[in-house]
Amino acid sequence: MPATSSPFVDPPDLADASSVAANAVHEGETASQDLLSEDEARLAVWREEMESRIEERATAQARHRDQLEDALDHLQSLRDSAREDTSDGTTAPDVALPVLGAKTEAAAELPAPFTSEDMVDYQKPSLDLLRAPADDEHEFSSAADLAESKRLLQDALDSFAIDAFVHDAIVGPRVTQFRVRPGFGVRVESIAALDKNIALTMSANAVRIQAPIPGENYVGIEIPNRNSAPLTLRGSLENPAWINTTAEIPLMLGVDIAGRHIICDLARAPHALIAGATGSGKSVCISNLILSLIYRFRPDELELVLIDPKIVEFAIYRDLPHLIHPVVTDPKQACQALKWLVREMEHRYEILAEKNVRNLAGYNAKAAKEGFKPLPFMVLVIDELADLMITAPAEIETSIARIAQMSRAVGIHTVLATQRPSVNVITGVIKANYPTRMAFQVSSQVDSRTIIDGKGAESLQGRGDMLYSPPGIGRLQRLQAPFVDDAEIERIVGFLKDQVPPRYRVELRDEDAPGPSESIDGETAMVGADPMIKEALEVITTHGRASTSYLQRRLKIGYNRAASLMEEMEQRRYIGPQVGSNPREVYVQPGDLQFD
Ligand SMILES: Nc1ncnc2c1ncn2[C@@H]1O[C@H](COP(=O)(O)OP(=O)(O)OP(=O)(O)O)[C@@H](O)[C@H]1O
Repeated sequence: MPATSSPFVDPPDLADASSVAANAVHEGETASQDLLSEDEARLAVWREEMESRIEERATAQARHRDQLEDALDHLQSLRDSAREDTSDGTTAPDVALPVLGAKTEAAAELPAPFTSEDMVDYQKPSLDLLRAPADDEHEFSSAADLAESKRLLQDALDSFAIDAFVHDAIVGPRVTQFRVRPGFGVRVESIAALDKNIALTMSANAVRIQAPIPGENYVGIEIPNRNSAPLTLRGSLENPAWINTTAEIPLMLGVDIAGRHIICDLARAPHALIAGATGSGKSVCISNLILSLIYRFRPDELELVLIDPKIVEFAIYRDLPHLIHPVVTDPKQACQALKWLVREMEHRYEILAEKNVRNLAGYNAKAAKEGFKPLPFMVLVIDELADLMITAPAEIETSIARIAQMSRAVGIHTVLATQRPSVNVITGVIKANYPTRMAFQVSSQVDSRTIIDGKGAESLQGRGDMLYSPPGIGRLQRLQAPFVDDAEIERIVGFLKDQVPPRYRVELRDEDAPGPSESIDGETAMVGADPMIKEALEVITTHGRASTSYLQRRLKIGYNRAASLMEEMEQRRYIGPQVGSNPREVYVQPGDLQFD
């Protein structure tokens, strides 16, 4: 009888099947166990990384606490010695506390800061000392020019088969913004990509495209005006926006595309970074800022420290009564001046604490009520940070970062300018502490990104055309800075100098001078470093990623070595600090470092 296939499975086959099933279950379990152990291993690595980060943070905190305690001890000893002097019947300073940083014997020789009594006859400069604006200062473009530009722009869009309509135009001091409405289904990126072609059609040297204009359903195409005359500072200072401003420390920045005067409140800002290529208008902008301050504040209300390694930029201000030290031109002295400022800041914290107030405004309000001497606020301006960073990068960076992190409450503000916006000058630490940025024309998109974290500054027109990034808003404003010439500045400084000469009360200390110069480029930067740092840098610059586990994998090294390489690269400012769970920023790019 032929064997017929039975629908039932024989008992031995059943056994096989169950063993196959059991094997499958077993394999499944093994696979999931493998996955589990992989996960556990990964978790262990993360945990280890986390613990080391916590440890790093604790060490940093301990270091900062030590520094603070040292400063407080130092203060206490100064106060004790001042008290001893007084009880001996020797010199008792007029001011409540000696200026920190001045040696006790030398303090007697240093002049006391201005008081309101010294200022009884002081007159603030008159606006007549500035050049008067022309009647047509705010007529930026003729109707005929505007119609012609609009037609050319529409033709350009049509010739690239972009369905978009030039809706209207806002004429600003240097550029006109054409608002373009894209047709249905047109991608804004296709319009943004046309910047060079539009520049060619419009015979413009550069065109900036905002696609879209934030908060609007238009694309903004900014085209330079054919003719433009400089704006006067006097025109801006006579504007109601300036006269009625409620800003505590107002600075006149310029006029935006819509013709509004834009004022930055340094009390809120509280530190500003200015960058742009040579000749783009940084120094003129700084002059506008300094003049804004001296038009508002008397020397007993505002103290200035000016650092100018280029030597010629601030020479014109040398007799200004608001200066508390002659203009600093030597980079080594600049380092000493910055350290003095750090001590002054700590000193101010002390005197604020004595009066139980939290900031300068509170202190001065109490001073007015209780009749003690108010404190002036202080502004430090550095024109050409790059020259200082070449001399003593670590010391300059540390002082600047320290001041920027802590000085707002005590009324100390800083303005830094550079024509070299590279990562070695505007380091991650400096950038993180300077949220207010002003970008003038730069030569490349990379430079633009270093300053304002995006492109745009490479398309500016120069001569005071700038992008302003106010703190916390994250939206750039295109402004034209007013122009002020040397003759105007000389007239103002001369007028003030004839009333009161400056009182230099800053004493620089020899021990604050920087050590032997260090370089942050190339081979010298690697002295004493882990020999693998070059490979590590190559890996992070090529891939734009920096994490301990990534280095471990790419370089096939252990966790500890990878973690210490990361630490080293952070200290040398090649990568940013770890902030939460975000990836670290990589500040160097391929080609930034030259190795033999
Ligand atoms: N706001 C402005 N309006 C009109 N022209 C300006 C303005 N700002 C600057 N300029 C013109 O540009 C020239 C250079 O400006 P400025 O000296 O401020 O440049 P800079 O960026 O400081 O250059 P550097 O870094 O070389 O010192 C000025 O002499 C002036 O002719």
